[in-house]
Amino acid sequence: MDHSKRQTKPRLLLMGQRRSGKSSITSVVFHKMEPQETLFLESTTRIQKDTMNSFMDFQVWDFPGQLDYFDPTFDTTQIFSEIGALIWVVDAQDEYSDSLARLTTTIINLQNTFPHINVEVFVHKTDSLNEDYRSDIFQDIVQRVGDDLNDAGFINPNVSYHLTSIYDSSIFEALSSVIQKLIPELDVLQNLLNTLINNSGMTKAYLFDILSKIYVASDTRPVDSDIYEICANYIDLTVDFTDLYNYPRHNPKILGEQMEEVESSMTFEDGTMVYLKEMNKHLCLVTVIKNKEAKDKKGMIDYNVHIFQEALKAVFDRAWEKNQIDGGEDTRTAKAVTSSENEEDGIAPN
Ligand SMILES: Nc1nc2c(ncn2[C@@H]2O[C@H](COP(=O)(O)OP(=O)(O)OP(=O)(O)O)[C@@H](O)[C@H]2O)c(=O)[nH]1
Repeated sequence: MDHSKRQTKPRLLLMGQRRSGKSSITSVVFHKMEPQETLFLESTTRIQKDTMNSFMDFQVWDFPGQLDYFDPTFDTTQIFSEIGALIWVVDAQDEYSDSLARLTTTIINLQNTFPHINVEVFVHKTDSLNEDYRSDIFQDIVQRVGDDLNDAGFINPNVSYHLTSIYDSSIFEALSSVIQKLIPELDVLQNLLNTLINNSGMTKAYLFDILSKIYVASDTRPVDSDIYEICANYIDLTVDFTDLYNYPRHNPKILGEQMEEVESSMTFEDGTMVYLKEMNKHLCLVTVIKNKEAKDKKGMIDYNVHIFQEALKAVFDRAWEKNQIDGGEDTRTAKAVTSSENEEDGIAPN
């Protein structure tokens, strides 16, 4: 096993009870499966590993629901040592006491050896629950896990909670917030986006990973799900259209090399403009401008976005150079999900 490569790829572990929706999440977000098709997914029997080679390389490991991670035959150090986040999926439509009991046991076991692990609880399958019931369940889960951890002596453990469903944008938004915690340059990106929107009259701006539609950063104004959905749909529309005309998306970007970027904008009847521009092979900026004058000021918007793009390039070039100096390698390619492995390396029984 190549440890040097592993160190450059933080790992997202998806855990939870059987049929809670783990494989559906990876299939919909990273493999572009339609949510309805997940009804036919078979139960996972072995750890399913995906490598995402994009603006940042990371791995997603989908664990079979029935697996006991703390069984002495598993090398837990190998599983948890390079982890970026542990995502615990709870089926909100099912009885979840056992799931919460396993979750708290897992957190307690991990606190002793890996106290800095981010634990992200996805209160999942919330699509068919009405709003009141959904928020009751959410509160109940937060309360019960919090109480159990407090009883075990853990005050303020590193646990965050998200309401999710594969049938709407909530799963993309939740994964975006999980991934953002792994991006060292996040503050810089947010500051750049804040400057951009303030100088261009934009309502909200997102920097998206093109193929997964996870956003790696946005300005710091509150997230608005409607605007997020417009932006995410606009990426789909643009990618479909450019793919139709054979836009070459397969060449890895080489440091310093210029490329042709896709740029597109659309203005609705009420004057709202959606504006998209690719920043590099992996990332694109999508912004919504709720201002009737936007279409008359497109030149200024283009110019400001160009300046933003230059600044972004400088940020990523610096990170890329640092990676080279630190001995890492640039494995970025244009494809979001390049491999789906089933091997059991690193977690095989001792
Ligand atoms: N309503 C609803 N159903 C979902 C959602 N996510 C997954 N499902 C359904 O839940 C069922 C189980 O999903 P899987 O992804 O196979 O669950 P898993 O956790 O990977 O299961 P194991 O492989 O057995 O551990 C499937 O029928 C999915 O269609 C969701 O957000 N909403």
